[in-house]
Amino acid sequence: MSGILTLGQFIIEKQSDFPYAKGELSRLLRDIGIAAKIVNREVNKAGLMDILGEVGTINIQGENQKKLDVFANEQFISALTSGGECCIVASEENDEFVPIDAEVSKNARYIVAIDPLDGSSNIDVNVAVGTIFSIYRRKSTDGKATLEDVLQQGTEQVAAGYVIYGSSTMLVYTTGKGVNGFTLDPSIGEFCLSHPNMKIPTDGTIYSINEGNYVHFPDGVKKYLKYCQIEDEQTSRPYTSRYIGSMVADIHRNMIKGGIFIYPTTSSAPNGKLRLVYECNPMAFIIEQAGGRATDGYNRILDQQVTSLHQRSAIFIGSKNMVLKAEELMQQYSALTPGEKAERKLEGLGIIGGID
Ligand SMILES: O=P(O)(O)OC[C@H]1O[C@](O)(COP(=O)(O)O)[C@@H](O)[C@@H]1O
Ligand SMILES: [Mg+2]
Ligand SMILES: [Mg+2]
Repeated sequence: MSGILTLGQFIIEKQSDFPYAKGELSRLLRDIGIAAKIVNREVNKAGLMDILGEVGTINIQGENQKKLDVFANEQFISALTSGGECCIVASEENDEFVPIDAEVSKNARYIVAIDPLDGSSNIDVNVAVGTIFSIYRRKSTDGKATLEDVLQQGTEQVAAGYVIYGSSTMLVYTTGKGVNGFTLDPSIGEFCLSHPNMKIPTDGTIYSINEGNYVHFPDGVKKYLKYCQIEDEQTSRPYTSRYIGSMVADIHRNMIKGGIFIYPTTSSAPNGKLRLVYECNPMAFIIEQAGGRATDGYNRILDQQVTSLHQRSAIFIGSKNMVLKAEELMQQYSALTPGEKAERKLEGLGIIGGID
């Protein structure tokens, strides 16, 4: 066992990086780790439990909620409630933000935005799924925390991470000082440091996108796919196409091997599909901390104004040079018209738009 560093030990050790730390963020990360273990237990034996399939309810995104979506949501909200360090949970599965009981959270300074179960379409078919979380410090100082505390720009995140429930279960997170990955050792029930100081390769040969939507893609994306598929030995093209359909799993693979994940706008989803607050912002923070890049094809994801809880965004994320190339072709073939730029500005100011 010597030499193994558990998540709990690592968090405490790293606390000294933050001179004013009182351990609240450490305890919050601990609580997320506990809920992840409980969800992992259910995911691992999903076929034996009555946890596959749908519950029959539809969430605010218009998606049929899966039993595991709801179960995971309950586990994270209850762990964050009993932990006492969180005053608001903003979840994909709840229309509004969830205020934590004032008695429990009276001294709590943190907001957690969460996608409790990412890759829901893969639950019933035993393909890797995940959890994505993002942590902010509340801005309001007195009384109850408010929606303003949730709608903070991605650059304000104090921590972000994901859990991948795959062939092994890993928790990967950043507090703005690099990215570290921990693998769950079921024999001791602990996440153990397995991937210290993760770095995404600057270049890669994997592109990850749902090509089934090709006809609906902006020209810039169509051109980038053509660029990836051209024969050119010098640049190791054609690249390889890989698409799992779970954002966490697709980005985790690219983080390790190098690659780009793209979920662009489509004619049916003019603002993209993935959600800014609990999918795009946390993954962008992690990938940037690992040396990669994350934009909406034009601008940095983390700089986007957040105007609503379930707001969507296009995302181009992964190896820096691959994302830069995709942006170059977006600028060339799908440049925003002055009208579109103005519209985005108004959306950013919350004057128009909202969830789609
Ligand atoms: O089936 P599509 O349109 O390719 O979408 C797949 C994407 O949707 C998601 O499943 C959306 O996330 P949720 O499962 O949390 O709703 C992503 O994980 C994934 O990248
Ligand atoms: Mg998701
Ligand atoms: Mg989800």
